[in-house]
Amino acid sequence: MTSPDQLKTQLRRELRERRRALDPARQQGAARAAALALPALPDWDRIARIALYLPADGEVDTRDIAHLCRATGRTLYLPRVGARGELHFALWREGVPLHSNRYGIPEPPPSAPRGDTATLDLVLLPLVGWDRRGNRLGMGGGYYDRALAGPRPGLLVGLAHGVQEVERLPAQAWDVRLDYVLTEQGLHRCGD
Ligand SMILES: Nc1nc2c(c(=O)[nH]1)N(C=O)[C@@H](CNc1ccc(C(=O)N[C@@H](CCC(=O)O)C(=O)O)cc1)CN2
Ligand SMILES: Nc1ncnc2c1ncn2[C@@H]1O[C@H](COP(=O)(O)OP(=O)(O)OP(=O)(O)O)[C@@H](O)[C@H]1O
Repeated sequence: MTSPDQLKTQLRRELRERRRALDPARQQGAARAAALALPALPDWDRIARIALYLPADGEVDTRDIAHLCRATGRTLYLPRVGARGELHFALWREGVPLHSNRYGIPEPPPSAPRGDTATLDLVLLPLVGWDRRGNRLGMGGGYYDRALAGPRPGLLVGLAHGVQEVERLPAQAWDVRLDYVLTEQGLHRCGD
């Protein structure tokens, strides 16, 4: 028997390899397509507070999205790993120097105020894997699952490459479901 944890570990390895193997042209295409498709979200015009991430390990690059959001007056947040190993969203002020976290990923400095997760209009999550029902596979730390276990932000949208789709991911009790997945093929609305 393979447990959901074992299955996830195996899938994670495979899908992270696939993600890292994408050439720069595919990566750039995915980033551009994501930025173009984002405004197709319902209520985009009312979305003001957005958490995104800075890419690592072949994740979809969010620079175009960050640029678009800033140019249209949105307030941006980035995930920050706290002292107790919890993830929260910290204000990302333009031009403020970022610090490297324990994984080498840049995050806002300790002085940057925390955003209340429930008041975020949109959280863009980096995905290792995804399925059409909105189940997601992350890096395995459970960071996003724990951060989003309480009152939910307005919309949860995963960013991924098409090659990271799997038929069906094992869902566990704590897994947080996505509303949409955004890939180079456009916006996928999740549902059963
Ligand atoms: N871009 C980005 N930022 C993010 C996340 C993410 O998935 N992507 N996170 C979402 O959770 C948090 C960090 N979580 C992470 C969890 C594991 C690893 C990782 O690379 N682990 C390595 C080995 C561990 C180590 O270096 O100590 C590995 O599994 O190979 C990275 C980030 C916060 N920021
Ligand atoms: N809401 C929660 N409360 C307590 N522990 C949790 C919660 N969510 C996840 N965890 C723990 O985190 C571990 C990793 O979870 P999982 O394999 O679903 O990670 P992931 O979704 O890939 O990671 P991430 O959420 O960082 O992207 C689980 O083994 C679980 O014990």
